[in-house]
Amino acid sequence: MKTDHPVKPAYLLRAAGLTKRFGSLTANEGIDLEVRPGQIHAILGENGAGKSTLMKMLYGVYEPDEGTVLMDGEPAVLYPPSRARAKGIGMVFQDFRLIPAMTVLESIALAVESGFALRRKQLRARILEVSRKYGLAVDPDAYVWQLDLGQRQRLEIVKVLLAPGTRVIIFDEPTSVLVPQEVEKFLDMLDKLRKDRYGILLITHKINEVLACADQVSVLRAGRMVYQSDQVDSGDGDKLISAMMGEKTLNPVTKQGMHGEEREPILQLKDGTIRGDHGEPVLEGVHLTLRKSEITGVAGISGNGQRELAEVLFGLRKLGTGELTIASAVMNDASTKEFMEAGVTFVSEDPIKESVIPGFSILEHMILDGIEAPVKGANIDWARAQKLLEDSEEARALALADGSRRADQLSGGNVQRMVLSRALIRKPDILIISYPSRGLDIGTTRTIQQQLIELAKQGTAVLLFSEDLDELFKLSDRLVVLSGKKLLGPYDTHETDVSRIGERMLKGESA
Ligand SMILES: Nc1ncnc2c1ncn2[C@@H]1O[C@H](COP(=O)(O)OP(=O)(O)OP(=O)(O)O)[C@@H](O)[C@H]1O
Repeated sequence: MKTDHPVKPAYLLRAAGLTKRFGSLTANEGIDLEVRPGQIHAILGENGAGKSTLMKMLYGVYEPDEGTVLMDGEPAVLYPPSRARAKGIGMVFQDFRLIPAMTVLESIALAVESGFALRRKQLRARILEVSRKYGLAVDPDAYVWQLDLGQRQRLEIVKVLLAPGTRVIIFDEPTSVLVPQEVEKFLDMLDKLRKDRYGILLITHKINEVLACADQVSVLRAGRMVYQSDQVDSGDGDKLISAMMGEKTLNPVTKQGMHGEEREPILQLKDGTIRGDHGEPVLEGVHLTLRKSEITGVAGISGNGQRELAEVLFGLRKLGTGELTIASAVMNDASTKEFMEAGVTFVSEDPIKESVIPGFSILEHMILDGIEAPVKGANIDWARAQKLLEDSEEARALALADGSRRADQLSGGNVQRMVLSRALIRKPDILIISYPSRGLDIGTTRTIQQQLIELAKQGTAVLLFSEDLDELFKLSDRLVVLSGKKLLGPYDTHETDVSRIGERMLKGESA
């Protein structure tokens, strides 16, 4: 799939000595980087290493404090983004910046019509052409609110491709929101872009993706460039992991077999119907039992009722019909507050959008979420709260950033660490957790997986939603599958295997 260039192609963009500071923190220091036509340049690094900051300088979101960028042999000023775009740089962000009430066509028109007025009819034709050429299925007349994350991402990519003069495309962790089948299609699309001579910058935490598609790789650690290579070989995985992690080592995830024992049920959903945002049934006849000290994994292609099921189990969505009990108490009409009082904690699939309050520190987020706050007189004792957080095993294991840091200034992976630490510190009776390792680097992924196992050992019933079958098999005692409006299972993890679960995901009960 990769291209061999006997002669190195000329660069599209060459950055030299880029430095960016936020107050006393140096997020990028003296970074050199080249983007070449027809090449995929992967950028690796742990959470907070500075990957997004570097990309945002190249897309003109941040002005570098030092350093230069050359394009077409001349120094190029890329700040603000309108200048970067005018120079042919496009970026597909992690959090899509789309307006829900607009259609796909309107969203694209807004982005590309300024400067050269395309008629709607022409634009529609061009959308369909680009979408066909690169396998980016989008319906121009669908509303943004109707699109799942994969569709929103495709819309963003079409937008970038239709902007006049695009030649460099930056992807910030594009595959973290995609299901496995979509990842394959995404990598095929990257290959087509490469063949059409686009220069690609790809941030990812997935080493196998880098090995599968990258022509060049750069590794950042703590704001500095620690490894660069013009060649990526299939055996380079370990080398890249140690460049990312430095002195640290990658811990294995271990789980002692707990199968065979009947644990005490704590949450039961009987014959439940769960409806979608517009009243349509999403899941029917659902029977689900969560037991103390057990991890129940939920497998399924995204969009099969995962979000709706999780919301019902936390009182964010009303159960249609059926009965939901926690420790024998009927919870059908309970509020979220009552679910929390009953011992349930929920980690949603979109922590940045749903959990971060602009301007608030990590510590304030912890206290607001009900982590017990030490008081001094009538006030919260912030110094002691800070100390408690620093001493918390969970926060330390996940290397949570300093409690005084503003949550809206954290890197994506560090927001995820905050949300996960908060959930673990509570030591809930029941933990409903969606996609815990999304956006986390390899080391932190292993840590959170081990922490979930430890939490279950201490008695918590965990319901784990994940797209990663390996993760589900590694952690779960039982698995259920969401497919064709049904919840199938449970299946004892030791009595089934990846291919049988995969079949059920695709074919439902008939598998
Ligand atoms: N606007 C900002 N203000 C203050 N600090 C910031 C800002 N943006 C980023 N930082 C800090 O700069 C460092 C690098 O963050 P960056 O988002 O570039 O990391 P990253 O490598 O992309 O991480 P992740 O894999 O978690 O997305 C982090 O310590 C982050 O908290």
